[in-house]
Amino acid sequence: VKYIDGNLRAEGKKFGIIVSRFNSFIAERLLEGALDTLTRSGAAGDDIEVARVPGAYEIPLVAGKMAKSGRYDAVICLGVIIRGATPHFDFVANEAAKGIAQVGMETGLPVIFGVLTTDTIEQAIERAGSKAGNKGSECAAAAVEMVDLLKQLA
Ligand SMILES: O=c1[nH]c(NC[C@H](O)[C@H](O)[C@H](O)CO)c([N+](=O)[O-])c(=O)[nH]1
Repeated sequence: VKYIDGNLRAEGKKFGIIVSRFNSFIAERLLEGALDTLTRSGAAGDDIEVARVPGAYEIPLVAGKMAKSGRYDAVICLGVIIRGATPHFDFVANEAAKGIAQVGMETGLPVIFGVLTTDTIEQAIERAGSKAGNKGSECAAAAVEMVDLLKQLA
């Protein structure tokens, strides 16, 4: 059996991060988690760029631009959509998820889905650096791994 596994070393890899401002009290915690994981995995500060967008609905547009720019090895998408507070939760969440997935498929670049879609603020806080971990950190690790895996499959 030949196993192909992506490593978790980020040296020399370039990352684009998109984080939405909506629910920034929580979204910024996801960004902190992602930056912490990338830098501790060896990524250089100069190899990480962060773009902020108004809300999760705008993420796919910017993810597409970043992915097609050729400037990044991976794009990490971070946002927070909370059903209780979102009259049009399903539209925003569905379009964000679909749009982000489409960018990855279209470009062949790792485009990581780090948009929290929760029923309550409590659940979002749990996933942004408290008892359920930090989704931003998890997505950063996924990005590092996917870059190496795809390089091995090239
Ligand atoms: O990222 C979010 N955007 C939200 N809406 C804004 C949306 O992403 C767009 O920015 C807006 O519709 C303008 O296009 C949210 N709510 O509606 O509550 C939300 O919970 N999270």
